[in-house]
Amino acid sequence: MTAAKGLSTRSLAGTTVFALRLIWAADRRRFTAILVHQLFSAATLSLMMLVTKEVLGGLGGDARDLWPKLIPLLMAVMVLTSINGAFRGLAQSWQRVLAVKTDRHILSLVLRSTIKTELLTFEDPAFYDRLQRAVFASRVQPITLVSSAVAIIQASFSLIAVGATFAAMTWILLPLCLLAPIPLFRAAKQERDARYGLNGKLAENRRVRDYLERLLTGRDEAKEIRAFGIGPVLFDRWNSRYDEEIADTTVLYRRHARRKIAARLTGDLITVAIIGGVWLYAGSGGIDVPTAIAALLGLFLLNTRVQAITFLFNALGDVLLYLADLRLFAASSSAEPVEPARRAYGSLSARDLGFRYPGASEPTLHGVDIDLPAGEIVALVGTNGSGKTTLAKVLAGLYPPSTGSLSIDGEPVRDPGVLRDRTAVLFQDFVKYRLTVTDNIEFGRPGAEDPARRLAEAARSAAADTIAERLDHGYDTVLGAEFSGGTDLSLGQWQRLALARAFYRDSPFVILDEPTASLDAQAEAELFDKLRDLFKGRTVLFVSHRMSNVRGADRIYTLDRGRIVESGDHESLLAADGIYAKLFRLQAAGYEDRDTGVGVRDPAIPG
Ligand SMILES: Nc1ncnc2c1ncn2[C@@H]1O[C@H](COP(=O)(O)OP(=O)(O)OP(=O)(O)O)[C@@H](O)[C@H]1O
Repeated sequence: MTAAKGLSTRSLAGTTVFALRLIWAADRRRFTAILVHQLFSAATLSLMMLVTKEVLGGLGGDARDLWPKLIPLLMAVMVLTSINGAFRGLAQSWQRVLAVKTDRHILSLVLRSTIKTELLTFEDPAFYDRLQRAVFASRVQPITLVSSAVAIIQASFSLIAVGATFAAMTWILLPLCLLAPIPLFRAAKQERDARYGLNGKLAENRRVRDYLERLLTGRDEAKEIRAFGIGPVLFDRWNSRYDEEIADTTVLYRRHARRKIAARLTGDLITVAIIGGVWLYAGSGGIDVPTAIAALLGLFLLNTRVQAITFLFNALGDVLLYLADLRLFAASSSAEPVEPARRAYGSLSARDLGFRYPGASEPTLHGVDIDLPAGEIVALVGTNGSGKTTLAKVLAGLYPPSTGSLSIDGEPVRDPGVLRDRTAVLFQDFVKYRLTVTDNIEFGRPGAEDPARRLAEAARSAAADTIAERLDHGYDTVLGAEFSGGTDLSLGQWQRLALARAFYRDSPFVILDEPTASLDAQAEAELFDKLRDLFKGRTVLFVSHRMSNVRGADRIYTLDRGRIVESGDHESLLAADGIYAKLFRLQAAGYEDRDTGVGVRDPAIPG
């Protein structure tokens, strides 16, 4: 989905309602109080026009005739002005709090929608544009949204009040008054649409810039950027991306400045015509002079209100365009996650499975047939880029297959949520949560029962308990040197925590994608020696480039360019003398002592 060029009147109305509902949902009490305050302001304005008319009408006459009419009006103006003044300060503070609450409300809408978004959607650049616009809407727009919505309501109320009073004095001129702002409104809408179009066009540019900013300021990246001296190169790229944005923005605003000047002059010409109309109308005796003067005062009041509304609508219009994205974004990812029925895990099979990344010209997986019988340890091997991680993600229910089918005990899997619930995945590029040790492990299954027991068992199984014990605050230690009291771990220690997370999940199906890449030789050997015991009764699929770890698996699948080309156990695959045998021999040769010609046994290879 691409960004709309602008908003149609219908969706503008829909989005305005959406915006008002957002504010209403954020804090209805304060919103109502602000509206009531605005009504008071509008009524005051209308009364002041009437006072002007009475005063002018009474000029030159007997002041004693004027008093009885004027006094109640003045009293009413005084009372309303006083109430208004008293509440103005209060209304401003309501508005501030309302803005913060609306901010939270909108951002939570974005975050909740993002949580529900499927993983595959993250591979789609259009999704990022949409997400970025929605986040932008939530980050910078709520304050503008609340203040301009309130100001528009205020300006509209006073416009109606002044307009009604004006019409009561000389209704003939009212339609003309309403014509005056049209050129300004049109110019404002054109500018808004163009600005929105530009933002859509620049979304990718900004994403690249954001990424470069993250690289230049990130803690994890800091070491490599300094070691290679890439900082200036990245900075130049960031700078030229900014130059592009500045050039496009300059062109847009130059064009619209000209349009706005023309619109302003046209509107002013109409106002001059109205003044002429009032003069002629009064000259012909259509209205008396005091009414004409009060009407002209009303005209100026109307004009300033209309200009304020045009300006505010312009500001709100931007917000509305972003909110339209937010609406789309929230709607596009609003499917509630299915709570799958929990039952024991049987055998998982894939038949004729294919998968293509969004936007990729070729599928990454083709015609994959694979069986993962309950309780077996299955290994997946293959060269870099052959599709192992992709297949693991499909089997974990993270990517939907593009073709073919998945089944558990012969029953087709229709809801990937079922797979996700029954699978624990340890990714090759697992996440290092800069939170506590406990969080890092308990995130394996948030809300699980008996967390203390599960935590202790999972940490022990992954040999992460010794890591926690050595930290100052044990399991409560924050793992982020950038946070006060925080510390960091070695990559291998992080990997053990990630493994503990997989144990904590306690799922019948476990996927380990290069689970020992960062472990030392001893830790790796221990894990693979104990793999069967540790995951007893579970089905394990593991991906490894270390052939010595693979040989003990119950069955081994070899992937080559997205296809399964071999399967069997270690002995049968060696005998077949295919890709597996070649990879195995290559690695075994690496362990030979070339000087003596004596083979050094890999410590992880049993027997
Ligand atoms: N998000 C993506 N969009 C498009 N293509 C992708 C994406 N991620 C991976 N690929 C492509 O899919 C192919 C398989 O990648 P995958 O990560 O599954 O390989 P792998 O066998 O796990 O590799 P390795 O051994 O290096 O981890 C690669 O050619 C890669 O370029």
